[in-house]
Amino acid sequence: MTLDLDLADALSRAEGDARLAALAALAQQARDLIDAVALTDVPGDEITAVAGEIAVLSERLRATMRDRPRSFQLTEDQNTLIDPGNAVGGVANPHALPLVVEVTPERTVRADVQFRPVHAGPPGFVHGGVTSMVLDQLLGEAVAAGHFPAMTGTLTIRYRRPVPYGEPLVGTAEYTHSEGRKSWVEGRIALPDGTPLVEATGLFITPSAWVGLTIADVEEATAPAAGQ
Ligand SMILES: CCCCC/C=C\C/C=C\C/C=C\C/C=C\CCCC(=O)SCCNC(=O)CCNC(=O)[C@H](O)C(C)(C)COP(=O)(O)OP(=O)(O)OC[C@H]1O[C@@H](n2cnc3c(N)ncnc32)[C@H](O)[C@@H]1OP(=O)(O)O
Repeated sequence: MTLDLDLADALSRAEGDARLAALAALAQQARDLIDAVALTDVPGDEITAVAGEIAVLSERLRATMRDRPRSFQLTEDQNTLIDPGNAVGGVANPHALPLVVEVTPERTVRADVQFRPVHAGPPGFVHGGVTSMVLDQLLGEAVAAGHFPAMTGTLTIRYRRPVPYGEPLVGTAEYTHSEGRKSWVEGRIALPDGTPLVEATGLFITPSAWVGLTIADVEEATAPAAGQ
């Protein structure tokens, strides 16, 4: 099985666990900052002073930059494929919630989800684009867990009830079936008692170059050669 060149490149530049932990801590500080910016009510001169300090910190981080965002990489023990730069789930991406997605023994996926005021849409509730973004990710992971990795072709969302922020919710998704390179998946964001708030169905398409590619193939292709 040949690997997509971008993926092979990203894996070859994988970061060690300690550096990844530092990046995750930085990303969490950035999320805390975003939340504070969204809700702050400090006086105007304090806002201006803080903006100046943030500009200095951004400049320090820009001292050495990548030419593209982080992508898939294997953990140092080579056992787990993670996506630290993912916009929805990536621990090293401050844009991500983040989302810790577990694969169940039945090859479905599950994640605890808690939205924040920064995700606001209609007054007091979460933006529908944000919940659909989370469902796109969960459905994508469910396809990968139950079948082959695939890209979203069509995503259909049914908003059943407004979604609160600041409350523990549960996201789940499961692969249902495939026809050739097309795979169907379903998912939902629900209250802890199972009451669905947002439901999604997706038709995901495995690009020809990815057919048959699984996480095991990625691990095999990136494992050190014997004797190394
Ligand atoms: C680099 C390797 C990576 C491998 C990684 C390994 C492991 C990864 C592990 C885990 C991954 C975990 C999670 C994934 C993470 C997140 C999920 C994020 C999901 C996204 O956020 S992803 C971004 C949004 N997504 C796009 O950016 C897609 C842009 N688009 C395209 O890249 C192409 O458009 C594509 C590939 C979709 C199809 O291209 P194509 O050339 O393969 O398709 P083709 O024309 O051959 O059609 C074949 C049959 O599909 C039907 N068909 C085609 N398109 C359709 C559509 N849109 N809706 C319904 N049906 C459609 C045709 O009607 C025909 O049907 P029929 O056979 O019946 O005639």
